[in-house]
Amino acid sequence: MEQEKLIKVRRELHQIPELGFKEYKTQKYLLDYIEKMPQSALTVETWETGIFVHVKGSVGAKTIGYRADIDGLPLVEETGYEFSSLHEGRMHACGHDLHMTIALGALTRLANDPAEDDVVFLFQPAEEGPGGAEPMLQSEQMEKFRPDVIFALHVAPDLPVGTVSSKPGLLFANTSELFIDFKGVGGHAAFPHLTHDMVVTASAFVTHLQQIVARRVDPLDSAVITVGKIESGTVQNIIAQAARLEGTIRTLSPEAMDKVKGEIEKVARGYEIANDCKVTIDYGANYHQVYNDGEQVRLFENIVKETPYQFQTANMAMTGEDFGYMLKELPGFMFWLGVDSESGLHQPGLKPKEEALEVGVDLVEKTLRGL
Ligand SMILES: CC(=O)N[C@@H](CCC[C@H](N)C(=O)O)C(=O)O
Repeated sequence: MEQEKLIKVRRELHQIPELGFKEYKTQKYLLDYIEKMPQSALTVETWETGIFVHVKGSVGAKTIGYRADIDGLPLVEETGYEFSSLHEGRMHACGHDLHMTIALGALTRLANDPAEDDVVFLFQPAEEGPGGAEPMLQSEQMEKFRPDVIFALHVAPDLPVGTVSSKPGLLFANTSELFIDFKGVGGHAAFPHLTHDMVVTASAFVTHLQQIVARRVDPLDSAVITVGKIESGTVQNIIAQAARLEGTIRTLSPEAMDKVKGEIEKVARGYEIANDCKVTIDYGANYHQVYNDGEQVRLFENIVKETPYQFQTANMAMTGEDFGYMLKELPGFMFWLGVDSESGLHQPGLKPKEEALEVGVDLVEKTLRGL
């Protein structure tokens, strides 16, 4: 019965994906749902488009925090689901619909039967960008409900349902968004020598970025530079006077991030000279690496061992998560929850198995009661 309810909630949330700090319908959905739970142990406060829910424990010796991110992505869904996104060009393609549903499921159980410790649920906006964790951490509500320990999960399409994974130490990368604007001289398609073509310049720059990864980063270290969007030009026979690249940088240390950024800036200065153009770089949102507390991961592994589910040691991944900011200030950890989907994260066909919802609720509840 609980599984049916969880599936219904997940599907309803799946239909209303919203971008960072615009999660108005999502926030309302969550608040309406929380309002129907037994209220005696709950204190609910909103922050921007997010929500804090404090659950008073029977003893209250400490406070355990659990964070669920709530935003969607700008992507056209291709799952063929009957319950596909109702918001054009928006999709829950990173599983935050499941993250929220699992949080609501665990919260329902605790509202009905509080833990010994106090618990705080953080429904956090804008994980995909521009980052809700850092400002949420600085909020007055966080000061009021501040947890002693905090954890979060992320769906893992490559793991079977019933398997979770994590590791002590570094789990996810340092990230920085990357926006590069090129401004040159456009003109007639037939007279390239009288212009400084920003399509050609920006295209060469994309390739050069990969040269930085391959030739400027220590091969025993790792970095990723991905350009996910290119914008330029107006029509096929006008040489473009402007171009814009939008991407992201991933590294395994803050130092490597500084190094990569320094190299990008050097290349940009060279391109300005060689291509008679102006290159402007903006790093947008930067996320601190996700660094798990070893002791908390060990406690979690022991909790999983008491269940029918499997724990695996995770590998590091170049994904980013602004939850890293929370782990910078508070002991805690993040873990992957197996959802077994052929399509991966940020793909338009992502179809997580809904049986994973109950696994998530069980493990979050047990961890909130067991840390
Ligand atoms: C789990 C996940 O997929 N997170 C995102 C975080 C994006 C941060 C930022 N917008 C950036 O692109 O650098 C990810 O893409 O890893």
